[in-house]
Amino acid sequence: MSTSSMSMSLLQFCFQQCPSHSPSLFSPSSSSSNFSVATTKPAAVTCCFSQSQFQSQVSVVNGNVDSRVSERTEIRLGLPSKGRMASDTLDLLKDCQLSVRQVNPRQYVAQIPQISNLEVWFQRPKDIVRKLLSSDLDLGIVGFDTLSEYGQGNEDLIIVHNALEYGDCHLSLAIPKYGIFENINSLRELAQMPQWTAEKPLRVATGFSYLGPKFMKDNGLKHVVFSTADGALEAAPAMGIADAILDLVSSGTTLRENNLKEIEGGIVLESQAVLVSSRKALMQRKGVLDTTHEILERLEAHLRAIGQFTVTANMRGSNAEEVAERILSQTSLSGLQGPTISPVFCKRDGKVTADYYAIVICVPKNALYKSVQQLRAIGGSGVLISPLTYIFDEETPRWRELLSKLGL
Ligand SMILES: Nc1ncnc2c1ncn2[C@@H]1O[C@H](COP(=O)(O)OP(=O)(O)OP(=O)(O)O)[C@@H](O)[C@H]1O
Ligand SMILES: O=P(O)(O)OC[C@H]1O[C@H](OP(=O)(O)OP(=O)(O)O)[C@H](O)[C@@H]1O
Ligand SMILES: [Mg+2]
Repeated sequence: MSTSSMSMSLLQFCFQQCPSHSPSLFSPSSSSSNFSVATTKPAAVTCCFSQSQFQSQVSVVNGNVDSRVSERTEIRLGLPSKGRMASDTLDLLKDCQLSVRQVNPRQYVAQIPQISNLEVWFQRPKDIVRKLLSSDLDLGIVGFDTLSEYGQGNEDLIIVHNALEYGDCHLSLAIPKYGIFENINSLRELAQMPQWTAEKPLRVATGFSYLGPKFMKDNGLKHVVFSTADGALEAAPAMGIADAILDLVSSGTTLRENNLKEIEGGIVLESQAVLVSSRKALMQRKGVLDTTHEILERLEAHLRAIGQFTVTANMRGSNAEEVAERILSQTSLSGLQGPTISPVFCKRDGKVTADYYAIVICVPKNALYKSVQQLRAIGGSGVLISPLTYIFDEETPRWRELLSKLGL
């Protein structure tokens, strides 16, 4: 038997036999509620076999087995290796002038040439969270749902940017539209159904074996049992395996196609991509704070600029103040901090004069046409519009927030 197949069979034995890995391992810390999660995928497992069995100890941990902070000098950023988040993450970084240089898609390490001493490691999102916790990564981009599920509220995980504006979805409880659930439309009504007892609890299928039980406990639902599967959870009620499911929803198509509905009060969390860092890395590893600042500034500058346009126009006027007053009288023309107005000089009869003023304002996409109409109405001509690429503020509010979270 090869070494790998040997350890696999030991593990299987461990899951079946080791009493410390009974489903109660995944119950929330409430003794009064009746929760359990049946799963074959615990986060970290240590099995001890008696001397007579194997004379050895088998450990499985997610990430670094060594608790010492490694002495590497490179800074590591974890990015999703595949799946929904992967290409959007690379696109966002590219838009921030932080293109990732990856030699081929199966190579899991890459560089961002713009930032020296930064290594990019492609990992599955849940492993990014685990590796942040084990100090094998310093920064990462994942969905907020994954961060919440696998981070489990660990204070070492600090959200640096909470809204990267892609990967939008929500984690939600859903029940069948038919049968005993036909008239159930809220979590409260679901909780009050007489069907759920200690002997016959509400059966919920989910991949979120931390957030699921926590949500039920926080909402006072007793008598719930969770089961897990890797996907296609929406089939579980129709298959008779579960009464409800707790899963991610974005368009809602999968729920609809499987005759399921969301209920009022059933949303566990709203999610989108976030930039997260390890507090330990920010505080202890040289360069992480500076690199985080640079990445955050670029992200903020790009995300602030999305959907914004610069509008320039010429306007006749006797002086800048008078032009400013005309512009500020219009609701759609105030810009980010008010209009920039500069004299357009020309030479007439040997004298330099300014009959026209150039104005520059920032306008969001949805107000674009309205602002052009308003500009024209007050005498604007030669209106030019171009998309904005970056808006760098004096200092990003999120940077100040980060420093305060770190107590700096
Ligand atoms: N409709 C959706 N369904 C699932 N995830 C979504 C959806 N919309 C956005 N997301 C985001 O994408 C992430 C899932 O991406 P993906 O399925 O590639 O991840 P994964 O962790 O590799 O999944 P798995 O390991 O289960 O295959 C979610 O954590 C969530 O943040
Ligand atoms: O609201 P929607 O836009 O329909 O998206 C939601 C569905 O997408 C995800 O499944 P995924 O496609 O990853 O398949 P899986 O469940 O088989 O992993 C998620 O688990 C939902 O089932
Ligand atoms: Mg699914």
